[in-house]
This record gives sequence, C-alpha cells and structure tokens, in this order.
Amino acid sequence: MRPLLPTTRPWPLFDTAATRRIEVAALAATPDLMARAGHAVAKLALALRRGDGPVWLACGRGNNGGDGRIAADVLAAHGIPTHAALQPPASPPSLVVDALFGIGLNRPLDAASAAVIEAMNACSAPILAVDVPSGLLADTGQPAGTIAGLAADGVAVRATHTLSLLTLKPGLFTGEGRALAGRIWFDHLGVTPAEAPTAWLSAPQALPASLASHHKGSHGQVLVVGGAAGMQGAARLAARAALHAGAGRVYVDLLAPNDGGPADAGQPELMCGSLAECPLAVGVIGCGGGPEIAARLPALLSALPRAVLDADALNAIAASAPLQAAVASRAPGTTVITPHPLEAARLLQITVQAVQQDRLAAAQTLARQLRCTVLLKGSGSVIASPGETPTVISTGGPALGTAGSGDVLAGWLGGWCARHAAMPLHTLACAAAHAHGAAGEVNHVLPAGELIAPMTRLL
Ligand SMILES: NC(=O)C1=CN([C@@H]2O[C@H](COP(=O)(O)OP(=O)(O)OC[C@H]3O[C@@H](n4cnc5c(N)ncnc54)[C@H](OP(=O)(O)O)[C@@H]3O)[C@@H](O)[C@H]2O)[C@@H](O)CC1
Ligand SMILES: Nc1ncnc2c1ncn2[C@@H]1O[C@H](COP(=O)(O)OP(=O)(O)O)[C@@H](O)[C@H]1O
Repeated sequence: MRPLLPTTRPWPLFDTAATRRIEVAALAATPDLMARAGHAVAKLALALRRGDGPVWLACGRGNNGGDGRIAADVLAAHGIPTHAALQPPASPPSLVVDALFGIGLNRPLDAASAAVIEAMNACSAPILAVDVPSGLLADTGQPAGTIAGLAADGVAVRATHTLSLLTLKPGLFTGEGRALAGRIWFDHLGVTPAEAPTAWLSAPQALPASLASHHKGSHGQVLVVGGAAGMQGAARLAARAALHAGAGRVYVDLLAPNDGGPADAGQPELMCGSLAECPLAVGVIGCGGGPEIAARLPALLSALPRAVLDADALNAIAASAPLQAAVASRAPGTTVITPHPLEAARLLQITVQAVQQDRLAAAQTLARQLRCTVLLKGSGSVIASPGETPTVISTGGPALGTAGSGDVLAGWLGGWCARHAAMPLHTLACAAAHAHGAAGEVNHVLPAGELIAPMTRLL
C-alpha cells in the first residue's frame, strides 16, 4: 500500500449515497467486505505503530466500528497488545485507530462522542482514521458540528493517516478534510465501482507541445485588464504569469494612469494594449481592478472570445444583475470565473460559511447560474462546469495563502487558454489549478511572484 498523494492519475471520488450503492452491489459478490476492511486497517496499523504500547481502537456502534473490531482481532492474533474501548488505555498507546464514525455520521456530535474524539486528539501517538476522520462529513469536508449547547464546535479527529475504504470520499480532499485527514491511503477492497463518480480528484495533465512551425501568432494573445490605483501589481503578476504560461503576446490595460510608461518595467516582454487593439485576446479581467472594473465589463464581456474573470470583476458581477446576465449569455465554454470563498458567497448571495459547508455544491450551483466554468479556490479547489463531473484539486497548501497568488493563477490560466485555444476551459482550469497547487507545496514563505518559476518547471 502506498499513500495516495501525490498522484499521477486522476481518481474517482464517490459521495456517501454512491458509496452505499456500490457497497450494496458489491456485497452480493463479496460478502466479506468488512473482513477485508478490518484486515486492511490492521495491516496499515502494524506499519504505523510507534513503540510497544497498546493500539487503542475507539470503535463506534456502526460498521466503521465493525472494521475497527475486526482490526483489533487481527492485531491481537499478531501478538500486538490492543485496547478496543471508547476510553483511552491506561498506558500511552503506540497508535490510535479512530473507528468511531465513518460515512454514517449523520448529525451533530453529542457530548459523549465529542469527548472520545477529544481524548483521541489528546494522545501523542499517531492516529489512523478508518475511512473518514470521526466528526468530519465525508461528502463535504466540513465537521458535522456538535449539538447545541456544547462548547467545542467543529470537533473532529485530527488524523495523521486516513485509510479510505471501498471508495475515496470527496470530503477528504476539500475544505477542512484536507487538514483533518492527514496522509491518505486507499484500499478498494477488490471492488470496481460500476457507477459514475461524484467528482474527480485531479492529477497532473500534459498539455500538447508546440509544433516546430508554431510562432507567436499560434500561441495566442492575452489581455489583462485590471490594476487600479495602488493595485497595479495584481495585474502585472497576472500578466507575467500569462507570459510564462506560454501566451504568444500579453497586453496589459492598467486602470490606473500609466502616463505612457511601460506595462511592467521588470518584464519588458509585456505590452500596453486595450480591447480596441486586441479584441480577439483571452481576457484576464479584474485582478486589482477596484470598483473601476465594473464600467469596463459590458464591453469586455460582449467582445472577448474567452475570458477569465477574477477578483473585483467578480465583486462587480455579484452586485449587478445585468452583468450576471451578460456572463450567463456568453457562448457556452468561453468563460471561467475564479472566486475565492468570499467572492463565491457574494455571487451566490449566501454566507462564506454556507459556501464552505459544501464547496462542491457551491461551485456547481454557480456554474449552473452563470453558465460558465467555476474555479472555487481554497484548500481543495473545486472546478465545476455545466454538464461536467466536477474536479477537486489534489495539490496546494498554505504557502499559497499570500496576496497575489490568485492573480498568478488567473493569469496562468489565461495564458494556457491563449496557447491551447482548442482545449476545453474545464480541462485547462483543472490543469492550471493543479500546477499552481503543486508549485505551492513548499514549507517556506512563497511570495506570489515566486510561484511562476516553479510552475514553469512543472510544464
Ligand atoms: N458494510 C460493509 O461491508 C463495509 C462497511 N464499511 C465501513 O462502514 C462504515 C459505514 O458504516 P455505517 O453505515 O454503519 O456508519 P458508521 O459511520 O459506522 O456510523 C453509523 C452509526 O453512528 C451513529 N451516528 C451517526 N451520527 C452520530 C452522531 N452524531 N452521534 C452519535 N451517533 C451517531 C448512527 O446512529 P443512528 O443514525 O443509527 O441512530 C449509527 O449507529 C464506513 O465508513 C466503513 O468504515 C467499509 O469498510 C466497506 C465495507
Ligand atoms: N491552504 C491552502 N491550500 C491550498 N490552496 C490554497 C491554500 N490557501 C490559499 N490557497 C490558494 O491560493 C490562492 C489564493 O487566491 P486569492 O485568495 O484569490 O488571493 P489573491 O486575491 O491575493 O491573489 C488560491 O488559488 C487558493 O486556492
């Protein structure tokens, strides 16, 4: 068994309802599924155990607990001291196996369950979660919360490892799930699902290489419109990213007065331009745009063949029904919006908490409403397009949490849309978000401009 990430292939993700259907179908042919699950847990537990203490298996009353109890028997048969109970053992455990709740968690936690979870988190031993960290909702990647009146809300097991069984669940890869699941392992228990996945987990995507005869005209144009007073840096970061992603020509239309100065003194390849000069460019619109971008949007949305809408363009669209109609009436497959959760909340007119409660649903709703591709950013970015199975991005980390990293993503995506004009926006958005996340998986501070070089190396 190997950890699932980083992955070189996309993985199908199945929500709870789909997993239950798969389980029912599989049980007819494979009645010993739970035994397989328990043995898989025991095998990984043996590898993860640290020291000679007992393995503490906290087993709930459902099938997740059943997996844990079988694992306890297997470990005991191997001579490993085990403690299968809801209270911690008397001596420090060598490993905690969290088998309290899996996909059956269906309501906020009561005080007794929350206490068991807190006791597991208080152990210094590694924690192996069976299927899903207890307290985490498998479909959404959000904690189920606790019943009213309990002080600790959002309590969930902070696993060092999670062994996902039968299927991979979306909630392990987005929202809080990425932080709570630790290193993810997968055992399909010998079952190949027959049904379509709920979502895909992203992998690196090779894009077509240029032909020897290609020239700058073949590589397309990008027009970056943004950079109001004090925020020109955002537009320049996007433009630099578009250039390094391989666009043949990149123009910048700064909204702040530039007095005939260069588009970007530090990047002489970038040119000043406007919609009038490059009406066939891919637009990257809104980075550092301020409120001024609103007045530009009607012309840009009606003219540009492909557009990436970010930041203040999204705030302007959220505040204007005519602009929403203008986005929705663009030709299918020509528009990507790249909201972070707050921008998505404004567009959906809900709270940011409601967006985060179900990121897949939020992205799909926005895609339907605005009839465009949505790249909902954040930990486990989600890409949704009308008629497409959504994708959850498997890369990324907190080093990306710095001003300007979203501008780099928007610009990079614009650059790829220009260079790979024949490719669907959904595919390009997944590929760009995956590459951006991979470049951001570092353990040091990463100013946004410094993301561009590693993204280039990943090409
Ligand atoms: N069957 C098989 O062959 C296979 C099964 N597999 C394994 O089964 C797992 C799914 O098992 P599951 O459906 O029994 O659900 P599970 O997560 O154990 O919890 C259900 C229990 O929790 C309770 N409960 C829920 N919320 C609660 C709360 N807030 N506070 C308190 N209680 C709460 C709920 O109560 P009830 O709603 O019935 O009142 C019920 O008693 C899956 O994740 C995987 O590990 C796989 O290995 C594949 C093979
Ligand atoms: N913890 C994290 N894990 C994965 N990706 C992250 C994380 N924090 C931030 N990001 C990514 O960083 C980028 C931030 O974009 P955004 O919020 O628009 O910033 P800005 O507007 O300052 O450029 C997004 O691509 C987001 O997905």
